[in-house]
Amino acid sequence: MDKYLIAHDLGTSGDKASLFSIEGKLVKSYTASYKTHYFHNNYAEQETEDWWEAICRSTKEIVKEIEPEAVLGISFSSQMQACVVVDEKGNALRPVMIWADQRSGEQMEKLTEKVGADRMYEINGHRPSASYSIEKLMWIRDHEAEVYQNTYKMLLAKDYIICRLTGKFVTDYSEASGTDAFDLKGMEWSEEVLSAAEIPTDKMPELHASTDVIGNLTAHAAEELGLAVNTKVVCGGGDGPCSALGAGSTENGQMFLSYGTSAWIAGTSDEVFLDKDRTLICFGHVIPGKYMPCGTMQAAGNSYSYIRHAMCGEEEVTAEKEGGSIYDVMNRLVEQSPAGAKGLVFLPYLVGERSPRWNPDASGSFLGIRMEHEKCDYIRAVLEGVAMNLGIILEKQRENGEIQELVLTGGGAKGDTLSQILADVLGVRLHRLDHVETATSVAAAVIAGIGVGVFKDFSVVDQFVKREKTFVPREEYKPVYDHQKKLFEKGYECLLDYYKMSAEE
Ligand SMILES: Nc1ncnc2c1ncn2[C@@H]1O[C@H](COP(=O)(O)OP(=O)(O)O)[C@@H](O)[C@H]1O
Ligand SMILES: O=C(CO)[C@@H](O)[C@H](O)COP(=O)(O)O
Repeated sequence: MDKYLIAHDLGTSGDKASLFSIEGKLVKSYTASYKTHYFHNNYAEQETEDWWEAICRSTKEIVKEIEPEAVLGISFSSQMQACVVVDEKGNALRPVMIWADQRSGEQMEKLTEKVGADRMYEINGHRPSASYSIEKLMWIRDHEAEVYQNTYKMLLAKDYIICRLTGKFVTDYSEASGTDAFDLKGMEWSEEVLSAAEIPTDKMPELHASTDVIGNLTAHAAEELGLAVNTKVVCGGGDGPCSALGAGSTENGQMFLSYGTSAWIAGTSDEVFLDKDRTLICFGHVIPGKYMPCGTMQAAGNSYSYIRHAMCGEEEVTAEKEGGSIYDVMNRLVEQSPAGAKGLVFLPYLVGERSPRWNPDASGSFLGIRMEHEKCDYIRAVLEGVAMNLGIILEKQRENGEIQELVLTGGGAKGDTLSQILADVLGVRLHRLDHVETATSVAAAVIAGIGVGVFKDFSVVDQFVKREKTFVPREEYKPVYDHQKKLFEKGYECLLDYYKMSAEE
């Protein structure tokens, strides 16, 4: 009987389940989407029941044609920085505050005051921010006393699913490094941060390596997923560090760009990386003993989805008629607008911003609107605005070493139009991987395989990952993008007071 591994990419837009053969071949994948509820200006929540339904549906779909016993293990790549509060039975006590939720600004300030901004960064490899889990848990304590009182553990996204699959309350080091309460050098929960936050350490889950087997599926979970009870559940990691492994970034300095709902430019390092002005961040890698220096923006693919929903009703109809993706129809429209979108500039701060701006109050805008601008210009401006913002992250990363090329991955990189715009604006060669949308799943499959003992080590990832196409920056567009970048920067500076004012009650 052939043997398989299951990888779940529990992302922001949905859960992608992938079935891999133990030889490294992607056999089948299926995405079950779910909603994010954005409200009250800076709240962003998802429902644990939606995640669970997506996990069950997508798993059943990919194992339809195989024997359940042929699946050796199941693991995860998970959206990070969530705050899932559960009782002793693992029941979720409220909707999940996801990474994009920025409501806990006040808690961030309190924590900064007590621990100190420099010290927070030195401990965590992250500055205090409303996007991290511990600030979110503090918010729940301060605003929902009853929920907090009943909270047995705070879990991250995939860890909630693991709890439902095995009954265990765990997380891995890479996810823990996205909580703002993790001592990155000591690889343990930070007593210093937790005591300043006034959160007892026993509310945090047990720490594990990404490749640790957490347990077998419970009988109930096995039935809901259509799998066998002896299927092993392997811990897995955060989607940031998983994307590093999936992009083949396993050694010092191998840099990549992951473009999903959010986006990041990151690499691998043998040591904890601390940035002199604290704008870049550092996660624990899924490979033990390694780290992932990273600069991350909040709304990349998210900006594209926003404009899709706000403006592209007609294109939805066309896509339906053609039986293709709405994004392909939008990409065609982008080609009708010239580089620079006739001077239209988009600031992609729809859910505030992380590195390097670290401004939760920033919001999105189109600047320089003229009578001549059409829908195609708006859509192009969105892609260019995201690319220019990634350009700022790239410049920050360049302070630590020359970067001429990046591996490109993530669901947003599927289209050639977007990939070429990225290459032109960033001015670097981009090597796009095949199956960009499954790179983090590849990592989860590798982790599952190591966990259940069919793979020796992480080098097996080379069997799974192939470069599909290279995008070379086109020199002729440099002048127009250099000018747009100046407008982009000036636009942000001019709006700083506006952001502050708009955040005041
Ligand atoms: N063909 C395409 N061209 C451009 N962007 C795309 C395309 N397909 C999907 N996207 C973008 O990719 C994002 C989803 O990225 P993905 O990595 O699959 O999901 P997640 O962020 O949930 O992990 C969506 O927000 C969408 O805007
Ligand atoms: O922003 C981060 C990590 O810093 C991501 O982990 C988010 O969790 C969302 O991931 P995608 O859904 O965009 O892949």
